[in-house]
Parts: sequence; structure tokens; C-alpha cells
Amino acid sequence: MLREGLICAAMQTRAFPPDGLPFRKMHGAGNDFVILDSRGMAPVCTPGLARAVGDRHRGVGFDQLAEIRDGENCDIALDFWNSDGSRAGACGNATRCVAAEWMTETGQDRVTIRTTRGVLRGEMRGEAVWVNMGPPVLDWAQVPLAREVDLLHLPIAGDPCGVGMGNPHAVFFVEDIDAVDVAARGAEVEHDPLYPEATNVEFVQVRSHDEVRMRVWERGTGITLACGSGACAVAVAAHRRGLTGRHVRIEVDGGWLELDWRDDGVWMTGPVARVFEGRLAPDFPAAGS
Ligand SMILES: N[C@H](CCC[C@H](N)C(=O)O)C(=O)O
Repeated sequence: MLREGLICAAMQTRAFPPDGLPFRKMHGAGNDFVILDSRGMAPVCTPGLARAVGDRHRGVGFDQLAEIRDGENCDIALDFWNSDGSRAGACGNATRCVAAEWMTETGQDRVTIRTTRGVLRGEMRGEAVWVNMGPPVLDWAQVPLAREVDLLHLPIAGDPCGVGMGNPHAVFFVEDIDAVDVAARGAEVEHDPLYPEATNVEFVQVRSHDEVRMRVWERGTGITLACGSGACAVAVAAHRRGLTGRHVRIEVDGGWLELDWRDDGVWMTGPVARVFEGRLAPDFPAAGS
């Protein structure tokens, strides 16, 4: 036991460099991220580290943590973590943030990013960085979403739709989005047994053929001000239901996102901002856990 304790203590002190672990804090339309850069070294993030850094009182706080890694046959790779320590297969807003940073750093106007769902492409068009979040998966949730509608206790404005964007999304169209108790209904739907891996939940009010408003409950995180992959799912679902065209502006609680569902995938742009840079203390509680 003593030996195990010593090994454990050694791991805890050797995980971070002596001057701390550098990170960047960014957000995209209010969806906020801690970005770690592990290029040229072994990945550092673990469920424990994600939870500790994600703690808004004792850590840094984030909706997702994105870890940049060396890309195989592409420019970079990205891993995503939620603040509860779970992994996310996709994160559109963090992908936009990292794509924008990479373009600024390299002076290039195109980037390829490997994620668990495949290689995503980003490109600069004028001042805006667009990313292609890939094609939607439309058969991931052939489930009776009508049961979920009952959970909402609200008038709906179109059949709900399940859309996979490398992660699951359940999209509900409602007449009055301000009447939705996003926290209560979102948590309920997230863990409905219909979704063995749980789901992200989007509520949408359609304003016109090219504009909708969305509010989101993210799996593993809760309410966020924006969700990029969720916005992609909403654009796809709204078009499939005949409610919008393929190009749509989506108002989220943190601003606006612009979506364009093309033959090669769902493209997205919107605001990104770098907030600050810092270093996790070498003895940060979760170092090495
Ligand atoms: N905020 C992210 C999505 C995180 C999804 C995550 N909560 C999951 O478990 O799938 C985005 O911009 O796409």
C-alpha cells in the first residue's frame, strides 16, 4: 500500500511541468472552453482533470475542454471533454475557436482537424472562419420521439427530430421558446432511456424561412449559451421538417451562428474570442489523476 501511495504521489507531481500547464480560455458565442495544447507530447487530459479544471469555483470553468494533439495526415487533432468528465465526440464552437487560432498562428487560411468523427475542414472566407462539421447522421435515433414531446407539456410546432453530428442531438420545435423550462425538460430528455448514451437537447422557435432561435441543454454540461454541433443539428432538422432553407441564422443565448447545409456537410461560422491565457499550478489537485 505504501509503495502504491508513493507511486501515486510521484505521478501527481510529475504530470505537469514545474512552471505549470499552459492553457487558453476562449469562447464562441458564449460557449466557453479551456484549450490545452499537447502537440509533441502525450495527451494530459483525464476525466478527473476535466472535472477539476471545469469546476467554476475551484478550477477555471468551461463548457468543454478541447485538447489539441498532433494530427495524423492533417494539421491537428482535437479531443473534447465535458465538465462532468465525459467525452464529447464533437464540439463545433471549440472547433471554430481552435481553427481561428491555428489560422492566426500559421497565417494560413485553411486547416484540417482530426476528431473522433473524422477529419473536419476549416477555411477563412473574408473575415469569417467557417468549419465543415461533416454530414449529419439521420438514422442514429429512429426512436418514438412523440413520447418525448409528452415530456415537454408544451404546444409543439413540428415533429421533433434526432440528428447525429458526431454526437447525439434531440431537436424540439416549439411555438414559444420562452415558455420552455430548459433546465427541467433538458435534464429529463438528456437521460431518457431512449438514449443509451444520453443526448444533447435543443429547443427551437422558427421565426422565418432563414432565421430561428434556439436554446440548448448540453449532455454532460447543462445549459450553455450556444452549442455549435447543436446548431448544425437544428439547421438540418428544421430543413428536413420543411421549416427553413438550407442556409439559416440561429440566435442562441450568447449571440448568433450562421449555418449552411451543403452536399459535403454542415458548415458553420460565428464569433470567436480569446479571453485569457494561464497556467494550471503544478500541484493543481487533479494533476496526474
Ligand atoms: N458545445 C459543443 C457541443 C458539446 C456537446 C457535448 N455536450 C456532448 O456531450 O455531446 C458544440 O459547440 O458543439
